[in-house]
Amino acid sequence: MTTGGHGTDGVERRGLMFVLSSPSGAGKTTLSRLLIERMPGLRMSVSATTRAMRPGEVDGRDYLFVDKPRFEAMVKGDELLEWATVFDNRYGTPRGPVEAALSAGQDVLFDIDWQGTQQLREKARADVVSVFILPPSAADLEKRLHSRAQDSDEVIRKRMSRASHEMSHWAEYDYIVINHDVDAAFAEVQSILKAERLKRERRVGLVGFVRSLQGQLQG
Ligand SMILES: Nc1nc2c(ncn2[C@@H]2O[C@H](COP(=O)(O)OP(=O)(O)O)[C@@H](O)[C@H]2O)c(=O)[nH]1
Ligand SMILES: Nc1ncnc2c1ncn2[C@@H]1O[C@H](COP(=O)(O)OP(=O)(O)O)[C@@H](O)[C@H]1O
Repeated sequence: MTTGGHGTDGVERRGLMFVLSSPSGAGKTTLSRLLIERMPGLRMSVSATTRAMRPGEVDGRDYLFVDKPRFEAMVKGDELLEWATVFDNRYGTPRGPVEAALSAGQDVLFDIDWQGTQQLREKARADVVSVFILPPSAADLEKRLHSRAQDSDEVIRKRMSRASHEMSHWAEYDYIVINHDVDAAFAEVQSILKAERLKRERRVGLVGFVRSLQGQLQG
């Protein structure tokens, strides 16, 4: 599904789809923001959602906030690459921006749940790299949900009670990062992305590059 761009070393490679998932509150939004700030060549996929906007969120930056009929129309019109129901709300990935970014040689970062990750994997296994973020403990998870101070106590209780179910999907992911400390977890996630960008299979320009090197040596 990708056509490819150039790596930092000038060798052409296919773009990759970098997925972060975790139980709510484990830190994927924090880590995603750092990745987008600090990793050139990476674009965030902005999901559509029917959930209410939280204080501080911006429409079009954090999510595309849509009503249920609009979401249904996007599903019917095949405008979503994947979609799922989470916490009684619908969430989905608009297809157009992802395909445009990959075609322009960019990598795309997804903050989506395990259901969406499964759907992406079915569509583009070779291009999907998935990371599951775990909290260091249940107490830390609860503290983080409260410290974010953006959800009611009832919503936080719901998110805590779903955490165990969400975590049961950890073994479907390529990498597992435990988010004790933001800087350390960021360094780990960044290392994964850097290494995956160098994978031989997605560096489609290597054959030509090596041939040219050999030509120079024989020259
Ligand atoms: N499948 C899917 N899941 C999504 C999408 N966007 C967000 N999610 C997931 O929906 C869940 C709830 O997200 P949100 O309401 O922002 O709360 P958060 O868990 O605190 O980030 C998280 O697990 C997100 O990863 C999407 O486009 N598709
Ligand atoms: N390693 C960490 N130590 C302490 N607090 C953290 C850590 N990582 C994230 N947080 C805080 O926890 C809260 C939930 O993080 P967030 O990134 O919104 O999680 P998610 O997107 O997975 O729901 C936020 O207030 C965030 O600042």
